[in-house]
Amino acid sequence: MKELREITAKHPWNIMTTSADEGQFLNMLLKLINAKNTMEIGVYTGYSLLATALALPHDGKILAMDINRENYEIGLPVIQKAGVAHKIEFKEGPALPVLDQMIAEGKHHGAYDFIFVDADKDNYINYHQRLIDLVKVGGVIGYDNTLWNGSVVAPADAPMRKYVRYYRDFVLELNKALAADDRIEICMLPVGDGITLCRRVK
Ligand SMILES: C[S@@+](CC[C@H](N)C(=O)[O-])C[C@H]1O[C@@H](n2cnc3c(N)ncnc32)[C@H](O)[C@@H]1O
Repeated sequence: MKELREITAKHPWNIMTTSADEGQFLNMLLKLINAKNTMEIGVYTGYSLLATALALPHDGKILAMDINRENYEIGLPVIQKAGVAHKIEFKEGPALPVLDQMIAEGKHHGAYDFIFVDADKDNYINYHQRLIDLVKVGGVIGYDNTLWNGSVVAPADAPMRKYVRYYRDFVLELNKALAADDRIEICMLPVGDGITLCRRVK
């Protein structure tokens, strides 16, 4: 994980990657819940993917989706070196249509032990509407960046970088929707940029 962390840090676009403490956290969480069938939306160079893959048993699975395969391929040699690449099925393209297709097929309902979402923040609500169907009762969805640079607790007129301000309302909307959703129990952790864990209860 350290090797891939260093590669990712050198890559030009590293503003929103999973932090080292988030990687360690994910790895530990997945072991604690004995996750086997998992999904990741938003791979980038694969740091959180490696943290997940290392935690799964030899026959564990990760459906990993990203619109950009090139970035995934930067980290892939490290994942291969770690001996966990066989657990990963990578799909290039936007995740929402894949989720819609999986739901339409009907055979993936409640199939996932764990799903990590770390992609386009303006679609998190749309992901949640679909993922709640795909995660099993007792399974966990993790939404990354739910503190969104601390902006979710800042006054609306506080100075913020443009992209922080743009996505802030989407993250706030997600946080409110998760808090009001009685199908899940939630816990927001101040790890990295904030991870909200949602355990499906019904
Ligand atoms: C914050 S990075 C992911 C970081 C990664 N989890 C890690 O640990 O380094 C966000 C990723 O989401 C991807 N992404 C953006 N929109 C997407 C979409 N609609 N579907 C799938 N992936 C998307 C981007 O290409 C980018 O690689």
